[in-house]
Amino acid sequence: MLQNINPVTTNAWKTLEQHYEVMKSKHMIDMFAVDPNRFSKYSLQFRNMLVDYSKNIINDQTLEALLALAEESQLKDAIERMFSGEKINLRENRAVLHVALRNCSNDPVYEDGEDVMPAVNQVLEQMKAFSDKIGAGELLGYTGKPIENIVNIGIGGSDLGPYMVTEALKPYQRENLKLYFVSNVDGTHIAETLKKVDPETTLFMIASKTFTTQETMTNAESAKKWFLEHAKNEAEVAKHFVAISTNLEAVKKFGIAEENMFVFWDWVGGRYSLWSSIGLSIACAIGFDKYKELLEGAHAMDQHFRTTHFDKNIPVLLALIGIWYVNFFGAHTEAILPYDQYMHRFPAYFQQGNMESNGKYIDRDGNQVTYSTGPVIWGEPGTNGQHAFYQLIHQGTQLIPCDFLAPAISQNPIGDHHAKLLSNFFAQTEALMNGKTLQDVIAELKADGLTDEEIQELAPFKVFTGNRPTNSILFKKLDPFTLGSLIAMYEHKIFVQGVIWNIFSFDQWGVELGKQLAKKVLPELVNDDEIQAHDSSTNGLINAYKEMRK
Ligand SMILES: O=P(O)(O)OC[C@H]1O[C@H](O)[C@H](O)[C@@H](O)[C@@H]1O
Repeated sequence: MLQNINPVTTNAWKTLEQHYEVMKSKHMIDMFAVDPNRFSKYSLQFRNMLVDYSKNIINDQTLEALLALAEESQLKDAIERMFSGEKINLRENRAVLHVALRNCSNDPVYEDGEDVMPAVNQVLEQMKAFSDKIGAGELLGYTGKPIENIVNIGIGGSDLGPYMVTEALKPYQRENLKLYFVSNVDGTHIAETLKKVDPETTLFMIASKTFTTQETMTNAESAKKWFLEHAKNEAEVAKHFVAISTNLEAVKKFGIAEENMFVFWDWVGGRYSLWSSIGLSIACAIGFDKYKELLEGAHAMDQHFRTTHFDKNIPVLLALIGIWYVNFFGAHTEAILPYDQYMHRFPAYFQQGNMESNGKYIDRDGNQVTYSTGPVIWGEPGTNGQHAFYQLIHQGTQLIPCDFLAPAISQNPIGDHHAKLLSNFFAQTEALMNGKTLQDVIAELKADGLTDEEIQELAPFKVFTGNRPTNSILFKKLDPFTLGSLIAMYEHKIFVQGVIWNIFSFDQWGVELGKQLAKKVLPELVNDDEIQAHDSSTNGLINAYKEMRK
């Protein structure tokens, strides 16, 4: 069992509280000035990836105390428990083994005494055969034409992962295939998608761990109805629908045959499921070999995470630095800012990954925590974000630690686009750290020919305090291997933080509530009767809706 250690009772926490009193008035500029080795000391290389964490309000003592916190929290032990298949998702009585899905070394991984690897490999074989067939144009629809469109119907982890990855790896996508993702129960999503595809050449992947999720099942039924309006023969469903799920019974009930089902297991959390057969759309899109490279990249990060001493362990350090800001500087949010248009869904993916995992106020003992846990995660690709919300990061009243990510080599080397993109990346992280002093502002305004009076008036608005922390993650190219490593890096960061915050990162009771409530309200909307069962606001809204829809 994971040790339940309340972080605030540790010695390291107390040290960090005292240390914060010293560090809160320190500026990074001064720390760089006194330590010329700061970059080499506080950056790490992993394969083709450089992680620079030197632009943080940290010094050797900070890291020492944070590393002590990891030790006191028994992090090493927790990591081993996850990798060895212990049921660390205690409240659902499940192991947490997404690492086994990308265990390219193929060493045995035991869950309830049974090696899961043969089953994992069998499904990978099934995925390979299927994606090879699609790639070769040999998977045929009901009129004998090859499948050219895939519509993945899923939501949450059964959508965000494959959608994010297929967008990020678009340059590797097979040309004979188009991909669509439908998630929202808003009929617009499926309707707009169906306008673009031809029933004769379209394959629907119904991706749902439980195969009971309202949105997915509603969209799946609508897709089937649309398909049958064209094919007019139930028997043809087999050629155009596959299911990805852990729930065989529900899949059969929907009308998908067992041979068209790709299984996975309850020890794969929804938000960690892109590594399972939920990744089928990825394998079909980029081909199985490239999909394997994605798994290999994640596996390489898994090994780094499991075996590297914490002071050189990238996910551990990123997690500890995050905790430093959340729990001692009082940061409420963290931004993920990829300078790569292909990664446009990466922040949204980790919004789920992080917030569904660590958005918890009950600790592992069942008590309310007295400290902050998971921050709000958000972000957009650079440079778009610069023209939208960076103002607040630079001059707002909140401290927002940011991760900047960028490839050194663009997939689309057009003119000087990439140099311009990266110059913004470097300039922003530098500016966030350095800020702009009153002296510099005055000198600049003087040079622009402003009068002393004008300068006095304008100067305060142009001053930036700086000292705003960033991590810079630079990698050679956004290839499948690198993307796999990046995703695993953030997954493990979440794991480390959950362990230290003493919360359960792998359940999501908060989401379950929404699912139950929606089911309760739906029957109240079937007729025009006035509703009185709720509070006056909810009654008022439901009744107003019933009036408006007339
Ligand atoms: O894959 P499904 O069973 O359809 O679940 C889809 C999603 O449902 C909920 O929102 C869960 O909180 C998510 O973690 C999950 O990914």
